Amino acid sequence: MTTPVLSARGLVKTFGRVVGLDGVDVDLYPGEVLAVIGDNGAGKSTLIKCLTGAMVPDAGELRLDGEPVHFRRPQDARNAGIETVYQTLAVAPALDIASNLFLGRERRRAGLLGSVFRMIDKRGMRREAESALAGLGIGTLQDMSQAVETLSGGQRQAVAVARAAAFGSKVIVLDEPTAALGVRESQQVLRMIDQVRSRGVPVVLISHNMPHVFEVADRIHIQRLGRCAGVITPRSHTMTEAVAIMTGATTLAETPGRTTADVGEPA
Ligand SMILES: Nc1ncnc2c1ncn2[C@@H]1O[C@H](COP(=O)(O)OP(=O)(O)OP(=O)(O)O)[C@@H](O)[C@H]1O
Repeated sequence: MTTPVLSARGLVKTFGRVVGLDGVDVDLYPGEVLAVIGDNGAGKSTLIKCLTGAMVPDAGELRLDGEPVHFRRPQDARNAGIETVYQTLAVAPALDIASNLFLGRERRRAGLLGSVFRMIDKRGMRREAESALAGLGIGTLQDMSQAVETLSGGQRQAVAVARAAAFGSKVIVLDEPTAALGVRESQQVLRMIDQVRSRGVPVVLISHNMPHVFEVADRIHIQRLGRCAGVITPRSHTMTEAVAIMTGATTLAETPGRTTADVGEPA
């Protein structure tokens, strides 16, 4: 049996009398894209916040590579190799592409210039930024010294995903990465997700966009009213069935799908 890269058991998070998460289990296996879908208020954001240190769950446990972990803040998760790209992109618009990729992790110049004068290795960062983007199949960004505020929405998203891919050594979490994008730009982001997966780094993808989810996900975790209503795959269930489970029109037990044997752990 493969050990999940990230696994959660019995996550609970309440906000006063509102239950955000009511005992949720998640397993993320190496090299898979796990989509998290659910209606508004189903607990998707709360779930990823608990997985990435942005919220501390009231109960439940998290394991990374089989070892228990306790994230108190996003930096704890980041240090452990979990990178998150939130819907509200954390890019610095006035800075250029290379600086955004290395934000908070700037490379210093070699020797005394770097260690004493704290001079930043701009040229080296631009070179690395170029190869990071090229490695993800992004060819539309030619000038790494271009300010991010001058980029299109899709290009900005590409920079944010590339940043996560460059530093997320274990897990990458993407919150609605295609929500604000057009068809072509969305396809580009989906291709990037594919590239990240092919490097063996698993991705958690939160999305409302069913066609995108069905195009790129290996498995789909359905959140409903703070609980996991089931885990399906694009092969086991249709989009219509997924939506029916998501909205409570049916249950996983009533709609077991074509094959359910492979949903526990990806083949
Ligand atoms: N900080 C908070 N304070 C109070 N209630 C909260 C807070 N965050 C989330 N909730 C509640 O927890 C539940 C789950 O919310 P969550 O944002 O996780 O859902 P979601 O599936 O991400 O929804 P959406 O698709 O609308 O973003 C909702 O009832 C929400 O109102």
